[in-house]
Amino acid sequence: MSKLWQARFFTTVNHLRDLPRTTVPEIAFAGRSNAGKSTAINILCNQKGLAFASKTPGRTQHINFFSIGGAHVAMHRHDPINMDELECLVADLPGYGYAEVSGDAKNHWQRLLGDYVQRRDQLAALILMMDARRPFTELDQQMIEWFAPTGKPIHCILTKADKLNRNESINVLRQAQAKLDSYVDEDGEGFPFTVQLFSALKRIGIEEATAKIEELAGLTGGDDAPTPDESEEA
Ligand SMILES: Nc1nc2c(ncn2[C@@H]2O[C@H](COP(=O)(O)OP(=O)(O)OP(=O)(O)O)[C@@H](O)[C@H]2O)c(=O)[nH]1
Ligand SMILES: [Mg+2]
Repeated sequence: MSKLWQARFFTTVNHLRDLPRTTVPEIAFAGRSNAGKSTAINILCNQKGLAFASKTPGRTQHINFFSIGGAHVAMHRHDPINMDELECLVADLPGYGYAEVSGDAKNHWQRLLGDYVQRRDQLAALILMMDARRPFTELDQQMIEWFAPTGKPIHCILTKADKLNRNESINVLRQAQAKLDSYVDEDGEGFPFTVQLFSALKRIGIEEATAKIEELAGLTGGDDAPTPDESEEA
């Protein structure tokens, strides 16, 4: 059982000033609207209705935070989170690139997302979700360019891999890694950028993504069903 399975809804944020005043590492899921961010979060956290997933693009318009740690399995889901035991936050970022979003909303998105990924110290890594059939759109590249100067890792997840055959999958993965390797800093040094294939539908890449996220979030100790001692009030 992954620690990600403990995830619980934490808070929704629509302005940077409302970001949680926590110090634990954060892992943020970014990507185009409809890329499959919310679906992937639900699968990785093994909870159907945790992140809102929808057939209507552009549904996730705020930053939704989920907490890992501080909520024992034995507790009722509405019980408060023990903040001393909070280990990590997972952020579901609003999807970008949705054509029908008005100018004002687009600007709001740009500010919220750009500022968050560039300035949030607690942000440990970005999970960049891209449809495997059309990765690295302009806005995806914008996201990479915003985040690269922080020097922190980006793990790209190529979603909906069920839409590709075996050969296409191999090629897409190879091309994506080459694209990521083409990013270099002023000294010609590469960045800690990785990539994998994923399908919620066919359950491809779930273990790989789980291991990577746990590593990036510093969630060591892995398998952690609470012992009877831990789930009782001391
Ligand atoms: N075929 C296939 N469809 C998927 C997969 N993952 C998600 N989808 C579908 O893609 C659509 C969008 O999924 P969401 O998870 O809501 O996408 P999102 O990135 O959260 O979108 P926003 O909230 O708008 O940013 C839904 O209809 C999902 O059912 C997958 O692995 N394979
Ligand atoms: Mg969503």
